[in-house]
Amino acid sequence: MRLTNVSFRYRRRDPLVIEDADAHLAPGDVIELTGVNGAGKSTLLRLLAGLSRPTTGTISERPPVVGFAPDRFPASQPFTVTAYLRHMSRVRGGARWEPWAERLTMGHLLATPLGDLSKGSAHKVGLAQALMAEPGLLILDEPFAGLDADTRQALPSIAAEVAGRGGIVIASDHQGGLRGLPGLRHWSMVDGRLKEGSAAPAASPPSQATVAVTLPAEELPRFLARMREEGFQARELDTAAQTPADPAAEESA
Ligand SMILES: Nc1ncnc2c1ncn2[C@@H]1O[C@H](COP(=O)(O)OP(=O)(O)OP(=O)(O)O)[C@@H](O)[C@H]1O
Repeated sequence: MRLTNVSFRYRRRDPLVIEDADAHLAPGDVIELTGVNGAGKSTLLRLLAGLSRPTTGTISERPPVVGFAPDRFPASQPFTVTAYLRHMSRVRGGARWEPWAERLTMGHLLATPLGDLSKGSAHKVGLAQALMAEPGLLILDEPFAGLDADTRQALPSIAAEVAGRGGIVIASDHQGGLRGLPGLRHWSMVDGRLKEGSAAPAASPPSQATVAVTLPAEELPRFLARMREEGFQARELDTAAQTPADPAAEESA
C-alpha cells in the first residue's frame, strides 16, 4: 500500500492537517503512530482506512479487507452487543465474531445494549468488529485507551498474528503498547508532516504510586468500576463508618 503526496484539509479554507505524506506499507508491517493531540493521527488513520479521501495525492494498493477500530466507538446504535456483532458478521460475509468475543473477554457484555456499555467495553466491541473479518489492513485508533489489563496484554499478540498472516497493522498509540514487537515501525505526525523514525526503546515499567481516596460509600462501586475501566488497580480497603481522614478506597497506578 502506498501514500503518494497525500495532503488533507477538512474545509476549503482550513489549513492542511496533513501535508505531502509519502509512505509505503508492506504486508506484515506493524506501525506505531504517535504525535501530540491534534497532530492529525486520527485524520491520517481515516484516510488510510478509506473513510476520508485525500484533498490531493493518492492512496493506492489498499488491501481489500480493512478493519478499523475508532478511538470512540459509536455506541449510540439501538442494538445489543450480540445483535450488533451478528449484523457486522453478516456485513462481513459471515465472519466469525464469537472467538473474538471470547478472546476479548466480552461474554458478560453480549446482552448489553451498546448505549449502556462502559468506555472500555465499547472499545472492545469496536476491536471485535475490526478483527472479525481477518483484515489485510487493521487500523487501530488509540487501541489501548480504556482497556483492562488482560486485553491490553493480548493486543500486541493479536497485532502480531494479523501481521503474521500478511496483514498491515497501524495503531496510534501514546502508551507504547506495541513496543515489544520485533520490527515495529514508528511513524509520527509533526506539524502536518508524516515522519518515519525508529521506535523509541521500550519504556521502562512506570513507577507505581498508591493513593487513598475518601468518598461516600454509595459511590464506591461506580468509582471502583471507573478506575478499573481506566486500567488502574483499584480495591476497597474499608467501608465501615470512618472519620473523614480514613481511606475508603485505594488506587494504584
Ligand atoms: N471533522 C473535523 N472537522 C474539522 N476539523 C477537524 C475535524 N476533525 C479533526 N479536525 C482537526 O484536525 C486536526 C487533527 O485532528 P486529529 O483528530 O486527526 O488529531 P489527533 O492527532 O488524532 O488528535 P488526538 O491525539 O487528540 O486524538 C485538529 O486540528 C482537529 O481540530
